[in-house]
Amino acid sequence: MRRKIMIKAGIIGATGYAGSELVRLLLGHSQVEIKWLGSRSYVGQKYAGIYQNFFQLIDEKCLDDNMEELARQVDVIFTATPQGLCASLINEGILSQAKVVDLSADFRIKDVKKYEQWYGMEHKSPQFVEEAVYGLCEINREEIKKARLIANPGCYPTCSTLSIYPLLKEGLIDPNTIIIDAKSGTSGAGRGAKVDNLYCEVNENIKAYGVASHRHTPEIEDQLGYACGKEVLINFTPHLVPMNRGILVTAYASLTKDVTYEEVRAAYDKYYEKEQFVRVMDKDICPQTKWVEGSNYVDVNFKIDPRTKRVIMMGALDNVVKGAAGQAVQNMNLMFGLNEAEGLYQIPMCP
Ligand SMILES: NC(=O)C1=CN([C@@H]2O[C@H](COP(=O)(O)OP(=O)(O)OC[C@H]3O[C@@H](n4cnc5c(N)ncnc54)[C@H](OP(=O)(O)O)[C@@H]3O)[C@@H](O)[C@H]2O)C=CC1
Ligand SMILES: CC(=O)N[C@@H](CCC(=O)OP(=O)(O)O)C(=O)O
Repeated sequence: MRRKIMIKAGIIGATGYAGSELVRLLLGHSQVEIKWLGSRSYVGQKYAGIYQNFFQLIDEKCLDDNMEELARQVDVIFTATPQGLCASLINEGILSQAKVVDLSADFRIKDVKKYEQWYGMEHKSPQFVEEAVYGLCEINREEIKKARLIANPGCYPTCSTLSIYPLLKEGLIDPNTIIIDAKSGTSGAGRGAKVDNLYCEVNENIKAYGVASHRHTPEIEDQLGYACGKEVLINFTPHLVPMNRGILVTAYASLTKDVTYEEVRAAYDKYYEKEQFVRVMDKDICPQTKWVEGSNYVDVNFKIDPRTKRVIMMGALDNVVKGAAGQAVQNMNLMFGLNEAEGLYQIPMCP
């Protein structure tokens, strides 16, 4: 029996790492038909010629980034493109015809000046910033259901926020003592050729980057600030590690009082017990990137250190799934009133 197609989808930036992961997930989605594979460099070329994993699965050729034409043809547009591109293309006409899920950071930060400072560019569509909903499904589910424009969260911010949120929300940690140490696989840097990401630079190596200056700092601070109702300043240090996929967050904060394991666990359970994609691990199990690879799960856990009166919060996700394309599909499902997990049933790959 032919499957029922409900939603026509288009992807601008389908040839990047986040875009190709969207293609993989949407191909397996029972309610979606991909109508537009957008590119800048491969227009007119067969999509499966770029990614041979789609050989015999996709016959279509790449199209351009004409978002206005795309909006006339589809119900939902995903922009998996560099910072600034979505903001430069979007307009009211597009938003009145199609829903937009932007995987870049263009609409994640509500303070436009702050965005311009951290991203070093002028915001081309500040009029849509207020309307855009930050697509962290576990926290903003009801707003997402009504949205036209989704700011799909960053990969580090998704992992960091979900790891820390319950303790901050419950007032168990001091917001201004938070330190986040994070590590990412190289696909996080995208497919574009860069010397820093060459095999010999990355393999058998680990390095910090963006120290005290990474653009995800204000995004994480904003989200943690909303959780505790006041301004939050953090230290955030990302590291590049020699693996393809995965983000691991280890975050530290001072406890506001003496707490037991059970009390902290109850805080995590309060927010995540019913969540399909957040797994609070059993006591003493530290999340690993391998255990979430290829899936939309984010695994979290914690450990209390009574000596220092701090708690260590840990999280792991796949940067191109829950950190990008998977979360984008989860957002689309919510926006179209579908089962939130549709197309996202992938079991993590291990080893
Ligand atoms: N990689 C990741 O883990 C994550 C990425 N993201 C976000 O997703 C977005 C894409 O990232 P990623 O996939 O890694 O990047 P890539 O560099 O791998 O891909 C970029 C994509 O954008 C297209 N593109 C570039 N410039 C233009 C342009 N001027 N007009 C139209 N298309 C253009 C490229 O087309 P072509 O190939 O034809 O040049 C390519 O399809 C970014 O905003 C990133 O921040 C978010 C979370 C995680
Ligand atoms: C390893 C690496 O370079 N990672 C990227 C973050 C991933 C990404 O694409 O950013 P968004 O999540 O904001 O979309 C970086 O540090 O800029």
